[in-house]
Amino acid sequence: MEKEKKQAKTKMEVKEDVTKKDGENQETEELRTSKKQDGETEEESEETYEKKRIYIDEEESPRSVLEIHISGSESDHSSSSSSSFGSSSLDEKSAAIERGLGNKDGQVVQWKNLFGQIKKRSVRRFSIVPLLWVGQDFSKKSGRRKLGRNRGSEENLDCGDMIVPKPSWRNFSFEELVEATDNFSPDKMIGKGGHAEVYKGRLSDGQIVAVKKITKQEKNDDDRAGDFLSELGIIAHINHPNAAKLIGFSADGGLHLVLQFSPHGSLASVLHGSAENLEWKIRFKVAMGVAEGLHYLHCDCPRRIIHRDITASNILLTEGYEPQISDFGLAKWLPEKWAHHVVSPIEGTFGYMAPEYFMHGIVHEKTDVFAFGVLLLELITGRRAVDSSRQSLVMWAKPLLEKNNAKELADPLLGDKYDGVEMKRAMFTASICIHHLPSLRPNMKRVVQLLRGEKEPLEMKQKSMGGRALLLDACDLEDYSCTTYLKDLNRHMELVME
Ligand SMILES: Nc1ncnc2c1ncn2[C@@H]1O[C@H](COP(=O)(O)OP(=O)(O)OP(=O)(O)O)[C@@H](O)[C@H]1O
Repeated sequence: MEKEKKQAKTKMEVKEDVTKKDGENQETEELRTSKKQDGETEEESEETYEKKRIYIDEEESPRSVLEIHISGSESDHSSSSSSSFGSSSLDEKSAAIERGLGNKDGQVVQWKNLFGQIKKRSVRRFSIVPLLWVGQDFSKKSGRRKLGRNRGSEENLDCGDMIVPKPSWRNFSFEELVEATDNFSPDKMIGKGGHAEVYKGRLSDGQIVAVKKITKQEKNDDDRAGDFLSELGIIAHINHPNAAKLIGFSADGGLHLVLQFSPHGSLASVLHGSAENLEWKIRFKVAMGVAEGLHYLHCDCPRRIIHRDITASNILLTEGYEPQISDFGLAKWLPEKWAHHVVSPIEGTFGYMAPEYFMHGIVHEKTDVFAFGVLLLELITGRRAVDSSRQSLVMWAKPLLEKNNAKELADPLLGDKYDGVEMKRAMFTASICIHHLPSLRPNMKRVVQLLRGEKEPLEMKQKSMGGRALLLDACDLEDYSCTTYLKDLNRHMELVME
């Protein structure tokens, strides 16, 4: 049985207490989107920007920061506030989810029904699965309607004028889940996070599943229901081999998600919690799979998503060690456009959070890219994102990455049993993913290319030949120096650990 204690979550609430002590008000940040719209600082001139992105051959994302739009009208069309934004109401969350699922009236009505039932707590059992059309894009912008995204939609439902595919996920009764998990027996518990307990279960047809029981106590019913809907809406929307698969849900007798069971549990448990030495081939496969899954979330799924909590505990491993990104509890829909925004609270897992996020609450694809860089470092080194002496893996690894020192970086358990070329690719990719400036981090498309060895930049070739970085060390170029970054990181660490 796998039970793991997840790394401490850092939240704005923690910071709030301290900031009050310090007399500073960091509760909310009003931030202006930059000219470049991708987390780039305003001071950066075009010229400097071009100079610095020598090896980052990528298209910048057209959209950047997740926020609550405060100027009114636009948010009606494009915002995607969700559960963790403290100021959004349950209705706003529901509306955001509806937007994510599609814009057709019928779907919205059905979604509202589910939402209303959960909200009122009057539900006994949903007899009709309300998540029709999930996974289809009715985006006004693209004018396209992507059909057939529903997993396993073999039959159609006749809804008056429209024939819609029947989704494959089910609405379970509480009794079914009780039976599947031996009444949520402690023996069946396979994982526990900050918000949920996860049980291994066997359905009446013999299928083995993971039942995620939402346990978050600190929030009120509305918030909990909002969070549940948000996670359900997102996980139902996605369809990729490297993302967790939804089998069903239950809002009867508590909130539950029923997910495909991952026999090897989480990457964290395999990498850090067992005697098993994960061979390099699998580590690299996991890195590739997570990169592809994240690329899908950021770019390819019908409505784009930021995960916000990429950690080794949130990567599950299938029978064949195929990684699956899981835990969409903090995930957000990517909005279409923004002008101003407020981001709070800041939630995530310490050790994986990008500096612009933990310092200013700025969330965009590049915050996931930073976390992916930390995950790569974990795979390379076998170390935790934050070790028992509270040392950050990023800070430990940076000098070794700079020296291109694979021998010292590589997990001692690997010995010399790794592919040198793949190791160098992974090291180079990690080094740019953890760059303190988001604009200098690659996007996930580029990350996939780099790991595959496609379109290798000159700097990587130089590094592969044993040389140090010749082109640039952005730490020397930026006002926001490594020292400042270290100070910020230490300050953040103090706040969280106090
Ligand atoms: N489908 C699954 N198959 C096997 N194990 C799972 C599955 N889903 C979750 N787990 C285990 O349960 C743990 C907790 O799950 P999860 O991360 O979804 O909970 P959470 O409370 O939402 O976490 P967080 O604290 O990050 O919010 C995972 O780290 C993993 O070990």
